[in-house]
Amino acid sequence: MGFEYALVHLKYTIPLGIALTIVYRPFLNRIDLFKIAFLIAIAVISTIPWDSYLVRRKIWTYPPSVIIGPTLFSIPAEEVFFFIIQTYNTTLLYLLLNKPVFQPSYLARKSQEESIFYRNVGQTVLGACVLAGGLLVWRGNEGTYLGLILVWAGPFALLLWSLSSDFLVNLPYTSTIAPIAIPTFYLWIVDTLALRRGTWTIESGTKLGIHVWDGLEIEEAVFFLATNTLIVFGQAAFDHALTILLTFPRMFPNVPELPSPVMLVQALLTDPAKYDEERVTGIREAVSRLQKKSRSFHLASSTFSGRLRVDLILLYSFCRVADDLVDNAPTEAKAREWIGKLTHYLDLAYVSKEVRIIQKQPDLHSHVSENFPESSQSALRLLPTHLLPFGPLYDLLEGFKTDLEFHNSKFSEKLRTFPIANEHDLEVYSARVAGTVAELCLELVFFHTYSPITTAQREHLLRSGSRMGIALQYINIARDIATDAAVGRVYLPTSWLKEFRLSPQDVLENPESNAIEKLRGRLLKKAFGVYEEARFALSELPPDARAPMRVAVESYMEIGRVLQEKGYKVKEGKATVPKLRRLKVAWKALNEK
Ligand SMILES: CC(C)=CCC/C(C)=C/CC/C(C)=C/CC/C(C)=C/[C@@H]1[C@@H](COP(=O)(O)OP(=O)(O)O)[C@]1(C)CC/C=C(\C)CC/C=C(\C)CCC=C(C)C
Repeated sequence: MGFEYALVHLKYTIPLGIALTIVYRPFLNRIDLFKIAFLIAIAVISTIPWDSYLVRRKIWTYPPSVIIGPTLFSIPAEEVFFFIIQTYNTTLLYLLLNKPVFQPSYLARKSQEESIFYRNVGQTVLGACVLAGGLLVWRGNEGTYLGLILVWAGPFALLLWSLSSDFLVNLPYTSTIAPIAIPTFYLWIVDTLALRRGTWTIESGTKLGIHVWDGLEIEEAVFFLATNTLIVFGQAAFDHALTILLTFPRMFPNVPELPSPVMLVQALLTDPAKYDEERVTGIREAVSRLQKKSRSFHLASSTFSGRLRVDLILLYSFCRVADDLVDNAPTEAKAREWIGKLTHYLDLAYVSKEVRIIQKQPDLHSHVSENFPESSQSALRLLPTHLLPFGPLYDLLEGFKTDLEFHNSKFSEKLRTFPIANEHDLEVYSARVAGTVAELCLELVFFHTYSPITTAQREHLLRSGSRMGIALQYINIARDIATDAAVGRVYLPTSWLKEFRLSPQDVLENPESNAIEKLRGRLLKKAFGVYEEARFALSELPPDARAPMRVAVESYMEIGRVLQEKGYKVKEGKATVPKLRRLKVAWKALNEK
């Protein structure tokens, strides 16, 4: 009896597992636990017969002085634990690296030929490995161990590749190659140390005697590469199935929080020709819009999961497109035309099919195709209107109308009107453009959560959420004083300006004066006041959305904290909050109770 093998775990695998758990813990949800447990179960069940055979045939051996003693089918307990901890560590690394990746965008199919090409190449390579493995085992002697690795791992890899090659090829390397390569290299080093010390021994006669480097047998190198590949392929196939289930609500209307293996297999076997390609492309466009336009919400979106994440991104995309259409219109008349078209879009989206037919109205699809630029069509088509109340959407458009009240005419400076006359106007405007957005986000949370929620709780959350939206909008206005002034807009209340003997016109001419800095400070103070009043409601949100919502709110409020720092100057086009600080804020928000 000895503790040498156990010490390998204590030194190299368990600390790594603990470190990965600490880093991933704030993101860990029930579906992740399900995935980890599912994979560990498969890894243990599939490895035991094979490993047991290897030990009994004495292809590898353990001196009795290095193991504690208990065995399972002749496999030392430490070795069984190895299957578990390796699967756990590689899986957590995979999950961590995949957290920023929005998997529905990787469902898009390559062309049929390309897709078949990749699948065939993979199948040929893996098929050849299995055949070569079989041949080596059949010949016996030196090639036996390598052959046994190939005939055991090859068929599993072949099956997973055949089911998910499209997805595996589409995913970025950081999601596939990195979680295979990093643990493989690490385990090569651990293995080298263990073999040198004699913790385990590969017996001669059944190995090739080729070394990757001094102390690392080729068979061991292939073994760790193969097992990590299987773990990552297994995870990716699981995610592939889950992504299909979550991306296509029409095909899979009801997906339980923990889908059954049968449902997962059913998803994997769905013919890709049946995928709603328009939806996948639209989702891709929405993600790229979010990535380009909002650093804070892009970071926050990666902390959400499942269909809620998809729908929030689609909601963002709609809000951004609508706002941009109005904001970027060359004339006020054109902007009003966009608001008219958007209003008609909502009318059509919410009118019943029967009324639309009786009134001979066009369907939503044709209205969008005929009236909106190509680049914005998917955002309009994919807005999940069936999950959203119409009130806040119409109110949002009302808010956009306020923006049009800032006349841009160069000829009538004296006659120019500024719609934000006092604090009340500012609050109403912010409630319309941001309070509404918060309500819409919350409606999605209520729809997607698996936790029960009462009507009273909903109403309380909606009220607080709307206040929080207002706080965020104040931050937005405080940050953008100069940018807004450049396009003729002043959201600082005229009544506040008067206290400094200023008019909105003065802000347009000099948006960076000391007086404006003071008013910026005042607005930020107001924003934090509203935030303080609403933030307690965050801990009353359903558990699955609580931490991610906090990330969304805190990432945005951090802009306000940066602006409050002495001497900070807003620079156009530059992130207000540096990336590392943003990550720290998100991390803190995720860990808050
Ligand atoms: C995680 C995720 C993908 C969230 C999506 C949030 C979303 C749908 C945002 C829509 C943003 C948008 C384009 C709205 C149009 C009107 C507008 C311009 C509003 C301002 C947003 C700023 O967005 P922008 O893209 O300009 O961002 P940058 O400054 O460029 O980074 C607003 C400031 C409003 C944003 C308001 C919210 C997202 C509501 C937040 C409140 C909650 C989520 C509720 C919290 C719940 C409780 C109970 C307190």
